[in-house]
Amino acid sequence: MTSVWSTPHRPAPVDAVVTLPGSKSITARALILAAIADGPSRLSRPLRARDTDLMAAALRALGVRVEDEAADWLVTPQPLRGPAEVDAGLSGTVLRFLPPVAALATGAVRVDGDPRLRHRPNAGLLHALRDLGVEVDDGGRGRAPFTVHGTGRVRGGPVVVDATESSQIVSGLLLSAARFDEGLDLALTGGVPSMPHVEMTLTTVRAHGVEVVETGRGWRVVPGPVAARDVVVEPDLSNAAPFLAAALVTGGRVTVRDWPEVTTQPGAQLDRLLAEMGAEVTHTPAGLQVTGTGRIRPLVADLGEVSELAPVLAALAALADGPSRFTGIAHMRGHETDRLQALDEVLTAVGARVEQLPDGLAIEPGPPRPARLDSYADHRMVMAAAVLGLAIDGVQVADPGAVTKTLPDFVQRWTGLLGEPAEVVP
Ligand SMILES: O=C(O)C1=C[C@@H](OP(=O)(O)O)[C@@H](O)[C@H](O)C1
Ligand SMILES: C=C(OP(=O)(O)O)C(=O)O
Repeated sequence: MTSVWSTPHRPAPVDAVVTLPGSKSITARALILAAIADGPSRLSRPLRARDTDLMAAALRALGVRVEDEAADWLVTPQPLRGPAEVDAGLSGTVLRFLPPVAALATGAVRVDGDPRLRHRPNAGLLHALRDLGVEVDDGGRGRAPFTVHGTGRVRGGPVVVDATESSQIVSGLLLSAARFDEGLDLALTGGVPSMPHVEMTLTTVRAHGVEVVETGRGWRVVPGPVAARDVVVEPDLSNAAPFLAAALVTGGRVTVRDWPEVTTQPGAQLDRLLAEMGAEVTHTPAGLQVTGTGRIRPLVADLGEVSELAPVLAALAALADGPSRFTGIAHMRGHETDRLQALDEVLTAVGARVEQLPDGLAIEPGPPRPARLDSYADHRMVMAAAVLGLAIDGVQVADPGAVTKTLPDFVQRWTGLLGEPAEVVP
C-alpha cells in the first residue's frame, strides 16, 4: 500500500540548527577499504541507512567481519569467499564498488537489487573487470543481475574504461586496485561526471597508504597493501541541501552543525551555490549558516560535479524569481530514477514550465499549485518535494519511505526543523 506525506507548508521563517548523520560516500569508501585492508579498523559515526547497511551486508556475505559497537562499525578483514548473493538495493555505490572486491574473493558472487537497479548503467565496470582478467556473467546486458566468478586474485594491469555514465565505475576500480596483482593502469575513454567523487576516492585510497599516480589519461595504482585506518565519518553535506534550502524558501536561518573546514564532499559547494541563489552564507564556529533574504535568485550552472544537489536546487529554481538553467547532468537519467524526467514531471505539476535539455533542465517558475507528487523511489525526489511544500500549500508525496536510502528519519527531521509533528498517512 502507498503511504502519503502531506509535506508541511511554512510561510513563516524557520530558525533551526541541524545535526546530520554521516556521509554516504565516505562511509561506503571506508567500508570497502577496511574490508581489504591489512588489519582491523573502526568506523566512527558511519551513516546507518539502507545504502550503507547493504554495503556492510554485502561485505559480510563475502566473509568480512563487520561488527556493531554502539554507533561504530568494527571491520576485520577475512579471506574473501563466495558463493554469495549481494543485494545492492538501489545503491550505486554497492553496484559499482562491490564487484571488484567480489573479484578478489573465491567463488561466485551474484549481484542484484531493486527493479530499478537493473536499469542503472554498469557496462563500463563489467567490461573493465573482464579486461582485467575477471570472469563476469551478465548475459550481455551490462547491468544487474550479474555474477562475478572470483578466483581469489585479479591480474589487473592496463585497462581502458568508459565511465561516462557514472564516476562510481572509476571509483570502484580505484578502491580495490592496490590488491590486484599488477595494480591498475586506468585510462579513460570519454569524460567522467561527478569528478569530485573521483577526487574523494583518490584522497581516500592515498590516506590508506596506496600509491596513485596521475597519468594524463587516468590513474596508475601501484600494487601493495591497503593500510588499515580508523575513520571518523563527516556529516553528509549533500543531505544538508534540503535543510539549508528551507532557509531560502522561508526567509529564515538554518545552521548545519559540524560543517568540515576541509572536505572531499561535493556537497561543500552548497555555500557557493546557495549564495548564488540569493542566500547569505557564513561559515561560523557552529557550522554552515544559511540565511534567506526573502528572495530566491535563479541559477544558471553546470551541475556536472554536484548532481546529487540538483533535485533540491531544481525545487529552489521552481520558486525563484526568474528562469534557471542546469546543464552537465545528462547522467542523472541513470540515477535512482531518470531524474531529468522526474524533475520535469514534479516541477510541472506544481506550476513551473520545464524543458528537458540534452544534458539538463530549463526551469521557469509559474503560478504555484498544489499537487500530489511521486517519490519515484528516490530519496532526493522526496527531499525536493519537501522543499516545494514549504512554499506551496497542498504538496503531497507518495512513498516518502524512499528516504531510507540515505536519511531514514528525514520526515521526522524535516517536521522537527519546522517544530511540527510528522504526519504520514498509510
Ligand atoms: O562515489 C560516490 O559516492 C557517488 C558518486 C556520484 O555518482 P555518479 O557519478 O553516478 O553521479 C554521486 O552522484 C553519488 O550519489 C555518489
Ligand atoms: C545518485 C545517488 O546515489 P547512488 O550512490 O545510488 O548513485 C544519490 O544519492 O544522489
